[in-house]
Amino acid sequence: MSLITAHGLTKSYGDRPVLRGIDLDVEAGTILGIAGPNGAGKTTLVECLGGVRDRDGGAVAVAGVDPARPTRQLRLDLGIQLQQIRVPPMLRAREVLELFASFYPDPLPPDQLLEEFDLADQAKQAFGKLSGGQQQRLSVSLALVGRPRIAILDELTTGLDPTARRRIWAQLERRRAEGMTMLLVTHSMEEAQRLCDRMVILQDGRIIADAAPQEIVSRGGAQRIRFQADVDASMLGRLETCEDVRRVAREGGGLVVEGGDASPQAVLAMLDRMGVRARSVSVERPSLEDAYHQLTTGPERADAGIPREEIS
Ligand SMILES: Nc1ncnc2c1ncn2[C@@H]1O[C@H](COP(=O)(O)OP(=O)(O)OP(=O)(O)O)[C@@H](O)[C@H]1O
Repeated sequence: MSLITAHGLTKSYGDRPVLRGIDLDVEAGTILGIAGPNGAGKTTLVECLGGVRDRDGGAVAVAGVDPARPTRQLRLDLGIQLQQIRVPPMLRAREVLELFASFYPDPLPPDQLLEEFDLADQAKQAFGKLSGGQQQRLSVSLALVGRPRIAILDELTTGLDPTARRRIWAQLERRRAEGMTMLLVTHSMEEAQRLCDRMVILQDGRIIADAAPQEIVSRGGAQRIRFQADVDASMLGRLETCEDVRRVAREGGGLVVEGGDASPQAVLAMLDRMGVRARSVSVERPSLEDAYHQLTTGPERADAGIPREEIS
């Protein structure tokens, strides 16, 4: 069942288009990662989906309701953590949680959240005196205090130390197991790989990839096969024709072949057919970060020709 849908969602600031027709369909229980370069429109997108920013055009439904005209039920269903949190600086951490908890009929106990987000020692600390990372953790817990069905989390682990990040990931994994749907704006490919069932990559206000992280790696990132071998120019040409091979080059006294999932086997089979003995063969698997980089900066950018269907 789709819990969040957007069709042709557009938004401009003045005469600057920032969302240029976003189509999105998010099934209940999904953790959807939203990545993309700075200024791509990620925050604007989740703000429009969360109903905290008006869109210009298109249709949006969250749990069947247009977030631009939210019902009380939608307010209860949605938990939102945005990059900037505005809280009176003198309120103590527990008081902030108690205040937010008072908005909901069945909130989580503030002390449970303080514990889960490693803030128990800061319960009596004024919000303004919490460190950046502590404020960040508190803002994530505020998004979850009402037991929302849907959480929108914008760069939830930016600025957190590695242990705090893992702690937050574990909390989100627990909530995913309970069926929570999440939109996660993130610059961390490690985070996306670990948490997200699906990712969209936004660039210049358009979705340029929409697939499971592993699928994005397979389609966007190149595997690199490195080896030493005595090959002439015509053999190089034959390697270039192998299945899934994108590039063959001489590098550092050896050869490097870049390509998709099928390329290592195809290249090794071709070397065998040509009677070439390859030495020191290694295959480097691409990471999600490689694939992201390739998709957003490489020649395969959508606006340079890759149709979206090919990568989604
Ligand atoms: N309130 C606003 N008024 C005018 N322009 C804005 C406003 N908010 C964002 N923008 C502009 O819209 C574009 C998209 O911003 P947005 O914050 O949605 O991007 P983002 O992908 O979340 O970026 P980042 O990764 O840096 O957080 C940027 O060029 C930004 O300067």
